[in-house]
Amino acid sequence: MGVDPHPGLLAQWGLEDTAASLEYFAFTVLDACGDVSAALKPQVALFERHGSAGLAVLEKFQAKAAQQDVLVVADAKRGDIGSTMAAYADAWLGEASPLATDSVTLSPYLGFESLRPALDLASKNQRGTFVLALTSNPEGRSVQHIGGPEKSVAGSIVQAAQRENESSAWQNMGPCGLVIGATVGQALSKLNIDLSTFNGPILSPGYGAQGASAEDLYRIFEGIERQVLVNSSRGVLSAGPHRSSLRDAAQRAAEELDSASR
Ligand SMILES: O=C(O)c1cc(=O)[nH]c(=O)n1[C@@H]1O[C@H](COP(=O)(O)O)[C@@H](O)[C@H]1O
Repeated sequence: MGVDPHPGLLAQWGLEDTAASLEYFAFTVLDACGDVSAALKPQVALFERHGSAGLAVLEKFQAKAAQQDVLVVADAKRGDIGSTMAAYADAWLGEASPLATDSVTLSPYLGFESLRPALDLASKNQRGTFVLALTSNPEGRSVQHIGGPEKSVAGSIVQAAQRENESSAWQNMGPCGLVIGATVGQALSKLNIDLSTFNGPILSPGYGAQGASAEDLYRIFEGIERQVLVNSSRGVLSAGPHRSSLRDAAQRAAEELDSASR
């Protein structure tokens, strides 16, 4: 479940657009839905827009989630040249940083290998990464589909993530996950991307507010459903601010996903 404190959602919850409201929002989601969600995914930009006060809320939120054994995916979409990437890796995946958490989203569009410091640190510190492959936004195609079925950009990211996990010493799934949106339709087959041997987790946003359905998810990820972490943010968060309504909305989404599988 996403923790996306958009200004519009804060207003809908009867809150002002302040850092104090972020704290109320994020902690309400954690209390109401932490134990009925596989993981919570705070959207970092929505905390950053409140500057240091917003980031302080994010740190507190992540610390409390860790105390409650709730897994966190920090949606920071980081990606930079290697030397700078090492600093982003320390921030989100290091041992000393107050922002470090279970996993972080990364953008490979400065080259997959530019992510090396984060990939290595995640593996060393038993944390995870989710690398953008096929994103849920329609504009993503203009970059990610380049190369077509023979040699697509997205396909090369999937292959690189696969190699990364094959070379990892982790048992079962490796530390390098992928982001593949629930709205991508037939893109995997059109681009000849085969996920059947992919040995990492897949984060799939786009379900709910962006229009993808539970059935769409089962069509896209047939055979590898158990690796997919579906995200819904606005679709559930708009049920707030009451804890019971939020929890009901999260559980309804989980049931919808579950029943579509049968
Ligand atoms: O990495 C992400 O989380 C992400 C990747 C992507 O391809 N599409 C996408 O929507 N997201 C994020 O997933 C969330 C989707 O939010 P809703 O559309 O409100 O469910 C937002 O926080 C997005 O930033």
